[in-house]
Amino acid sequence: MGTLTVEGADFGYGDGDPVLSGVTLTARAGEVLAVTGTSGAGKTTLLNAMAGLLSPRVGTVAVDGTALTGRDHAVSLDVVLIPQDNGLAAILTAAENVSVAVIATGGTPADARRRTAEWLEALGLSGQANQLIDELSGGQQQRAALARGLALHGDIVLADEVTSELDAANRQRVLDLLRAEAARGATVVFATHDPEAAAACDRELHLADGVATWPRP
Ligand SMILES: Nc1ncnc2c1ncn2[C@@H]1O[C@H](COP(=O)(O)OP(=O)(O)OP(=O)(O)O)[C@@H](O)[C@H]1O
Repeated sequence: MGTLTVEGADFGYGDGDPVLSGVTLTARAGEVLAVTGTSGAGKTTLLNAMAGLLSPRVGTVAVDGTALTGRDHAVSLDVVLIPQDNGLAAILTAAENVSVAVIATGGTPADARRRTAEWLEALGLSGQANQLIDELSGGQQQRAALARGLALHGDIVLADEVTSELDAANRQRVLDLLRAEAARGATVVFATHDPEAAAACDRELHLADGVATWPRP
């Protein structure tokens, strides 16, 4: 369950040069895979492709052997993306953002209430539940986006730079939560330019000069 494979894939935009070429990887249930690289290396591009938002020019991106055909298909396969720009609805509260996402993916209102309280607490945001997203700090917004994504209990959890605005204690809290997601059986892919955060992951895929390599022995 939740095996994510990328095989011989090139990714790019429009007619431009490829951002990444010849990417091949397998991410499995129970592991946290770090995707590293400097700004512009292609981390978001790769995670968006894993989320079904971007099709490879050649090659495949597949979940349990089924090639992704788009974002709706990926959602139906329980692929959750926690995007770099947080993607929260600014006119809703933190709690509403989480609840709406739970209900949109088939949860009951009672599920939504329970999971919203559980995940806002896990991210240290119980006190901000009823604040509008616009009233939260950047780091609080980042944690609200994590609460929303993790509340969905994805088979595959794609976390794009989700610790970039956090202090050390909250970064560790998030790393622990990503580890717990893997422990419950999810496949976790975490894009980061933070070497310490990457070191806490099981494996690391490094993106540079348009290619992906495995820097650790
Ligand atoms: N929608 C787009 N259209 C055209 N080019 C794009 C688009 N999105 C990203 N790119 C280009 O693709 C390359 C990789 O960008 P990407 O956002 O994947 O990098 P990143 O490693 O996530 O960077 P960062 O750490 O700054 O978020 C960059 O050269 C960027 O300009």
